[in-house]
Amino acid sequence: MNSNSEVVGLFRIVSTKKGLLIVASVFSTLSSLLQIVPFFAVFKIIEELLMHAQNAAGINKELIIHWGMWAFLALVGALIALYIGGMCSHIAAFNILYELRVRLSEHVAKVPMGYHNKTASGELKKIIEVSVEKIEKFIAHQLPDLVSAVIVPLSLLIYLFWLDWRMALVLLLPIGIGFWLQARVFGSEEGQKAYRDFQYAVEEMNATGIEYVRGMPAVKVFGITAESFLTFKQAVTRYRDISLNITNMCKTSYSLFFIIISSLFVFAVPIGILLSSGQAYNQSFAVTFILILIITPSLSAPLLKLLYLGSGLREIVEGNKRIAAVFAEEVVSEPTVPRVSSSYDVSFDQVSFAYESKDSMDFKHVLSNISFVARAGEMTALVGPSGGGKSTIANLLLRFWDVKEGQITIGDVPIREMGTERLMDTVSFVFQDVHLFYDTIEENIRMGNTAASKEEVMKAARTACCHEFIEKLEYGYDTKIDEGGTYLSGGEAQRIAIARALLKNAPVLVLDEATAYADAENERKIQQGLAELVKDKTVLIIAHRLSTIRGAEQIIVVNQGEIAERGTHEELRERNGLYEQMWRAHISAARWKLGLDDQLSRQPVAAAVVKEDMSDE
Ligand SMILES: Nc1ncnc2c1ncn2[C@@H]1O[C@H](COP(=O)(O)OP(=O)(O)OP(=O)(O)O)[C@@H](O)[C@H]1O
Repeated sequence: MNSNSEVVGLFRIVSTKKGLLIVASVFSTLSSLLQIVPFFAVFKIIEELLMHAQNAAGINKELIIHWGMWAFLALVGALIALYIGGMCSHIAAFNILYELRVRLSEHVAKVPMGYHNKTASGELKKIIEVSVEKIEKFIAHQLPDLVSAVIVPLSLLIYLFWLDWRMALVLLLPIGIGFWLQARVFGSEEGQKAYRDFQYAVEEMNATGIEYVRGMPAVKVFGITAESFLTFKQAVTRYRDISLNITNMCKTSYSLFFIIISSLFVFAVPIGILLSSGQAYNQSFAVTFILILIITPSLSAPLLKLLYLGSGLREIVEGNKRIAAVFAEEVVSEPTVPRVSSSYDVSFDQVSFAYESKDSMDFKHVLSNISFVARAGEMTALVGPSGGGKSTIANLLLRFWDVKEGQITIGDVPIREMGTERLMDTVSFVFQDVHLFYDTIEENIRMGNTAASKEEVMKAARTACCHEFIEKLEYGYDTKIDEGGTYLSGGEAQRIAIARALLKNAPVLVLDEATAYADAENERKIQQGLAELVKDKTVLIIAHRLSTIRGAEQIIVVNQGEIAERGTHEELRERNGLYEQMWRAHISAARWKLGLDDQLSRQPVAAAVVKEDMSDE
């Protein structure tokens, strides 16, 4: 995408509030023009004083009061016009900002997870917050200013040509030189690249800054060797170097531009003297000369503003490029007529899958020929070594990524043909990394079913074994959860997420390490609750703790992206394969954790749990 199409894209966004923006620009220009009127009034007063320099008694006092009144009225008018223009541009800007943010957020929620894989969350946050905010600044402040900064000097120049074309030509020359100096830097390939680098450096600093704050525990433990600290430090250094490089590149042209444009009257003085010398005293030229000297500062001000507006425009063109890139990301395809499934067996048929790498140049093969059926009313467990592909299987069921080989169906309907909304209604998911929203505990649970009553919320909480601890909190169900649930333990947050999923009561339930943080007693209770609830549901459960899934109707062992074994707990143990190895490792880890050999008699409760685990060892 070239910078022209970005400017076009920007103006397309802006054009949705065309009417308001035209009114804003007209009033902003009117305000700037009215601000020149007092200079003209002063000139008229000086002219009157000069005409009667030898005879003060002849001065027309009424004329002086008349122009004084005009100056005053023009200033009041300028203020009113500025107010109206500002109001219109702000109303337009905040409406555009709102629409843009909503459209961006909706779009981001529809793109496949692969996009989020490639894009750091800090980068996306910067686009949604900073780049969009810059558009507000541009529309509310810079666009009306830009229009007036072009129209006012143009009008003044036309007026100057009308007053005295020779003087006007002389003033045009330094203006031309000043802009040529600027264009030489910012129009050059090198200048544009420097500016692009600067934008990327800001973005990188933002993204790594967020990672740095998130990775604070690692930074504290590993100090300056922590990865997030080093990358953030490098990003800050890069930002400094690029900023210094840009400052270096612009310093001469910027200083010259500033000096030339702010001292336009310096160019007017010698030519004025030259034109008046050698002639008999020409009062009319002298008066014009004074008027030109009075007007030139009004010419300089908007021209200087143009420089500042130019850099603002460059910034938002870059920001707009990023917004356009987000909109250009393809969303998950939706069927024209979503199909409805009447049964809820989940089946994977010859599914293979590879993650795209960050630069989209490479693929990481994760799953090969995965086929299984998870039947409704049964619990199907996915187990296997870490990194084997269990979570990927679960994520594919939610269409976080679309599979390119093989097919996933619910009932007899391929998930692609269900439509995202229906799919999300059909599947409940408890993720490995629980995310709670900045809201009350009650509302966090209710997200599973917004129509649920408080009693239903509490029932789900009881089943997920979180009712008790919620009741103990000072504000109970009204407790606000801080960002990311930081005031809850991992286990507590996870149980709230389970309650949310239970409340949703969808026919397919996926639990990815959902009870990983729960202690033995709570896990047992959650299991009991789930057993009751999942009777008629298709349950897909991923667990490291094998005791959790021992009762599953089907256990699928996933290893290195393939199904290594499948069967019930008993069948798999009999096979004496990978599952049996994992089971033995699980038991000995439990022994080791509890010091079973020498502490059995002193740990009656814990020992009972492990004993049960090992009952068929
Ligand atoms: N978003 C991703 N982008 C790229 N690669 C990924 C992504 N998620 C997982 N992987 C890779 O895919 C492979 C399978 O990961 P997955 O999380 O599915 O395994 P798992 O069996 O669930 O592991 P664990 O039990 O440790 O959670 C791993 O090698 C992992 O590095």
